[in-house]
Amino acid sequence: MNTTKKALTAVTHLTSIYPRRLHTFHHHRHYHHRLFYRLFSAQPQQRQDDSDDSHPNNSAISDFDSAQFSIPDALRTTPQQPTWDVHHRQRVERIFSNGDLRHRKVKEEEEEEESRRRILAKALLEAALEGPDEDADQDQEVKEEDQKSLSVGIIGAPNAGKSALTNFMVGTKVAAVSRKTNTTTHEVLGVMTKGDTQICFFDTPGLMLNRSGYLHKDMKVRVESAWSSVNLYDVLMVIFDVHRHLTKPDSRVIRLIKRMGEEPNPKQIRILCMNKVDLIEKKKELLKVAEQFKDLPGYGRIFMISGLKGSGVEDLTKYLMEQAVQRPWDEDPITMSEEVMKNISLEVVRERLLDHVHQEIPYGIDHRLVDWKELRDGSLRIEQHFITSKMSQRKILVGKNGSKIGRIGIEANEELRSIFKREVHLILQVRVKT
Ligand SMILES: Nc1nc2c(ncn2[C@@H]2O[C@H](COP(=O)(O)OP(=O)(O)OP(=O)(O)O)[C@@H](O)[C@H]2O)c(=O)[nH]1
Repeated sequence: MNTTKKALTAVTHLTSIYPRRLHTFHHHRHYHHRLFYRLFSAQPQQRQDDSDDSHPNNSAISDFDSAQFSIPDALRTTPQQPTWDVHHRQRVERIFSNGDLRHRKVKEEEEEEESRRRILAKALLEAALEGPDEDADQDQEVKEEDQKSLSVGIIGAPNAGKSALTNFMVGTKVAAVSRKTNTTTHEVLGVMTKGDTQICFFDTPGLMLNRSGYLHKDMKVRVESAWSSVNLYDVLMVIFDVHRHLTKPDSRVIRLIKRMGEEPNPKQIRILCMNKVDLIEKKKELLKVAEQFKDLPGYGRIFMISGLKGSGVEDLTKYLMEQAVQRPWDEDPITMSEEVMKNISLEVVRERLLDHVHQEIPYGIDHRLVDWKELRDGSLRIEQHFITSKMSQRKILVGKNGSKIGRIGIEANEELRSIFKREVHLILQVRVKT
């Protein structure tokens, strides 16, 4: 059993001793699977989860049904500049252009897709030129015996910048928004595959020590198990907000740093990351902090980084890549394509929603994928619901005569069509929670 799988097993154990968590996962049977793909902001959910078909708002009438619209010519000929994260686009692009092309549409559509693809490719190219991209050889399949893997557990106080950093490394803005606050079990923050190496980043929330350096009593059992699973990662990255440390040091964070670095762990590489260095004006201050922790033998390296702005992250990534071990990847980019597609569909619709509803509302609503069907002709039927708590919110989302949701739907439908390279029938509904 490889390390990541061991970590996942530990997670199962954690969920069994802490059943409350299961309520937040609508499908515990698929927990591992789901857990593994928490790369995206919203998750596919099943209709039976909490849809209440007896409610008047849950009638079969949809607020947007792409079947009722023809895609405007303007959109067809001059597709919008893609806004969805470029790395995921590239990945999807790879999956769909190299992978299973069973569902390719008829010839004339292919031509249209080709021109769209060129536009998309151009946008991707432009984005790629903005920064170094070592993914160039990613299209080639890497044989299992050549694959290298690394599991990295990230540990730090809330707000230390775990997701911003992963986000930067994995190259997706989506990882950051996908996080729910106060999560208690380990979950995948992101997966980075470059060349022959795949790195999985795990969050390890709830692993703080109390002021005196001991485990919190009330959560002892849960926290102890969480601690023991920490040892299963190849690398443990301890991250802290160095700006906060210099302005308002937190004794628990200091305890954590010291405890993790007390002695070397022969089975695990540990590194210390001083994060948010961009907030420090006098760089000398950073050296003082590094000095404070330099005698901790448990840390293989100390990095000074800004997970948000990116400084030092290249070095850190390079270091991690070098630690990867000969082991097959845990994530197969091809087999996960449907799961990824589902998440993409949510992400694209959500992005359009945020474009069109410039208020706090989008953050308060529940967004779900309730149906996903691949039809015989190769097209996709995707139904998504927005569940709001107030009728007034529903009104805003739907807009006058359905204009807002219609706009969101048309644009999202077009974008999904372009990404998936097939016909998409998108249905959106705005429901009010009972
Ligand atoms: N200036 C600066 N801000 C950062 C940096 N990294 C993270 N932040 C900010 O710090 C806040 C917390 O960052 P997150 O990445 O969400 O922190 P986290 O550790 O994942 O937080 P939890 O989800 O609570 O565990 C956000 O407002 C980030 O924008 C950084 O390198 N520099």
